[in-house]
Amino acid sequence: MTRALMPTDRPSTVDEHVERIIETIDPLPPYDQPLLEAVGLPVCEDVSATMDLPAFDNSAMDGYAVYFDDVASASDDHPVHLPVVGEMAAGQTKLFALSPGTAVRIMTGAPVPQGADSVVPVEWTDGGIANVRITQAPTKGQHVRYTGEDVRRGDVLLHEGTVLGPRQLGLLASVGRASVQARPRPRVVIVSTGSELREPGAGLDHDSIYDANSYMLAASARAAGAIAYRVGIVSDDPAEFTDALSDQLVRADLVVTSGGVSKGAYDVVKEVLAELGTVSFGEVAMQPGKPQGFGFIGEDSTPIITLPGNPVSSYVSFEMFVLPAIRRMMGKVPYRRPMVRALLTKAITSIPGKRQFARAFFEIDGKGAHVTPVGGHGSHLMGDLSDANALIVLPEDQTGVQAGEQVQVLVLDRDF
Ligand SMILES: Nc1nc2c(c(=O)[nH]1)N[C@H]1C(S)=C(S)[C@@H](COP(=O)(O)OP(=O)(O)OC[C@H]3O[C@@H](n4cnc5c(N)ncnc54)[C@H](O)[C@@H]3O)O[C@H]1N2
Ligand code: MOO
Repeated sequence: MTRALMPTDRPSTVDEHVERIIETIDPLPPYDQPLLEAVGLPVCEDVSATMDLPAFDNSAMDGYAVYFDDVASASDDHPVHLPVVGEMAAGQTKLFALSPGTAVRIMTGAPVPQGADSVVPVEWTDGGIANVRITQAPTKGQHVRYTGEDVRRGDVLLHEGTVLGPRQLGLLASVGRASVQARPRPRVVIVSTGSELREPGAGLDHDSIYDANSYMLAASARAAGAIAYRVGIVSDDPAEFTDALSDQLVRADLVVTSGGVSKGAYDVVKEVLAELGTVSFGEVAMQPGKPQGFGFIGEDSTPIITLPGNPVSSYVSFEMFVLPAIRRMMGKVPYRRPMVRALLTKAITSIPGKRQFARAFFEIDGKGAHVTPVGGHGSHLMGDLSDANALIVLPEDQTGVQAGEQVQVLVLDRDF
């Protein structure tokens, strides 16, 4: 298999790096999944109905199944009286035919007996058990739900690629499907590297910090539809990182690391993986998120995306590169989050030559969509990141945008 590597002589563009990832990662093979496992996944087959819906003529009301001709003249002044010859409750009926001049008590959903062509709601009667007094006539066929009026056997219910949500799963269950072809959720293993990292809840030394990234990335992976395995913290010791990776590969469709990819003396991810020759490291012309790596490791050529350690860089890099990879594996298009346009409420500067992703707050009100930058540019500013719900995307050739101009925005946390 040929694998595209990152160029070493110049930074890649964001688009080049996303394309490299999408083009070299394969969708996971589909299999038959129980309905609830498939929520949010695209269906990998055209699904046709193997039965009619409704499957039999049934009542839409609690009342009496009748021959229309028997009750057509019923009114308050001239009520119609009919003997009640039986009862039909949903799920506990015997097949039978109704003779003219008689009625059957019927419950919502119960099969309409052969011969009956209309249902009189109980409210238009005296509710009688042995005999019924009817004071209002239905129209012919009223309150009967006919076989096949909803779905016909052979109808294509879902086209391949349709994302399975509550309504689609409800339809599949209605026609008796217990499972459906869909790609599995990718199992994404998340590893935070850094000897300075500690588990939230544990004590801190004077120079240690809490591991934010593995939680943020695992939550992002889960929100993207993946199964996230958070390995937690691995130190900057190459042997420990190597062992952790080989332990985890067995349950990984994709490995995501944070930290250890820049130019420091202890950049363990780069040090260990660059040697393999199947993972390449380089710069992407973006801010935040400059140092990136991507490649394949282990016997099964498992894809690995190595994200920078600065928390905001890690988060933005996930949005740009890991989210499309997960969606590609699930076969969910579009792979990349669509951009929307919004009016900028406050001037913003940008670094030329890099695509900048500025944390922002996006709102739609009576005047339309607008977006306000939140906080500074620093890749360590977690407070600001948490206040943001969007990223303003400033193109490589831009140095700034004035308030009142239109900008491109990625609205976060939205399904697409
Ligand atoms: N001489 C240079 N230094 C740096 C460059 C450069 O080009 N030349 N690039 C900077 C940029 S940009 C980034 S981004 C970072 C990326 O560094 P690493 O990926 O090697 O990450 P670390 O050095 O391990 O950590 C960076 C920073 O983030 C904190 N961190 C790491 N992991 C976590 C975590 N799980 N939770 C919370 N915070 C974390 C770490 O303590 C550091 O402060 O490199 C710049 N340096
Ligand atoms: O790329 Mo770093 O991600 O700018 O902080």
